[in-house]
Amino acid sequence: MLDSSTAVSGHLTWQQGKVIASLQGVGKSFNGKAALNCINLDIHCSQVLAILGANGAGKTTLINILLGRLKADAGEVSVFGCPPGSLAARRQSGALLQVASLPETLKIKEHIQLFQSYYPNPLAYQKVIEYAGLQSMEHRYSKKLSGGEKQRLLFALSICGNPKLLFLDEPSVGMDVDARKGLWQAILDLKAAGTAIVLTSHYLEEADSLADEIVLLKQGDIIQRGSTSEIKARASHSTIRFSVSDPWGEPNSKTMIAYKKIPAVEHVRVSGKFTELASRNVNQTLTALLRQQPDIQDLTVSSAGLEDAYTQLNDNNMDQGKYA
Ligand SMILES: Nc1ncnc2c1ncn2[C@@H]1O[C@H](COP(=O)(O)OP(=O)(O)OP(=O)(O)O)[C@@H](O)[C@H]1O
Repeated sequence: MLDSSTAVSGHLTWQQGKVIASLQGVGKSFNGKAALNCINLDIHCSQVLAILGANGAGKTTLINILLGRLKADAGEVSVFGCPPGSLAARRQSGALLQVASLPETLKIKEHIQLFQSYYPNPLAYQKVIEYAGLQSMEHRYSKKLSGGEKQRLLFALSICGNPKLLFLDEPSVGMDVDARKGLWQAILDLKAAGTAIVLTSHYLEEADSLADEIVLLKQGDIIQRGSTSEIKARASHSTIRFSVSDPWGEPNSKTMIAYKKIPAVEHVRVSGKFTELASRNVNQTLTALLRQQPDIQDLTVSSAGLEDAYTQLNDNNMDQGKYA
């Protein structure tokens, strides 16, 4: 029986989907320094799993272990019931990785056809082109592509094999708004067709729009996991956002310290011309803020978004324990 958080108006949810890959007690160190500590994780079909975390948190290491590019020092890893990196696992997986180079002398069409030839049941050529938004560019050489266009080609190559498990490491880097929206739609279409997608991104709107489950890594530990709404709900604070010119001037380390001293303020963040205060008690914070700075402009108050939750939970995890 489903609990209320998994039942979605009669549709199957990813939690009911078959587990296609799993890590149990997985650890990995480099030169004696732990990059991953005792990670337990299941990946289900028809799921978008977002792995979030700061630089060096262990995201790429985790993906590389699942792809068989790195060997875990401890624990068990299984992909489609086989060792990661085995032929059976590779045939059913695709990956867009941060480090990728392409032969420059091939056209987009030739790249795709070459990659299709590596797989027993490739995705239809037109489907690949459509998913990656490469219509009308098929005869262009990869050396002449812009950064965002190259990223679309790399996405196309990652889906050539019609993967049941797709790894996307920072997939929308360099893409313009339209390309990014196209990528997101392609990810949702692939998921609807049963593919499991493991996504890393520093772009939290991407995880918020796509992910069924979020895993937050910090220094090799899973410190939070849950649906996007569960993660947001754990961040109990509201965000007070405003712009200001005087009397404290542009935000700097001095004004940041002053904002932190305002009652009930947990975090201070500068976002462009805006200052954002995460507050445990909006009334207390606003009263004090307006008393000290009556000239603030563009004031908005909102409940925590994923970015607020990420910041708070990433900073506070030591009080909350690990989610092994
Ligand atoms: N081949 C390697 N040799 C030595 N140390 C490594 C190696 N690969 C990763 N590390 C270290 O392991 C830790 C985790 O790195 P990893 O690349 O997995 O982080 P990440 O979360 O993907 O970071 P980013 O967001 O910057 O891509 C870091 O401290 C990194 O320096």
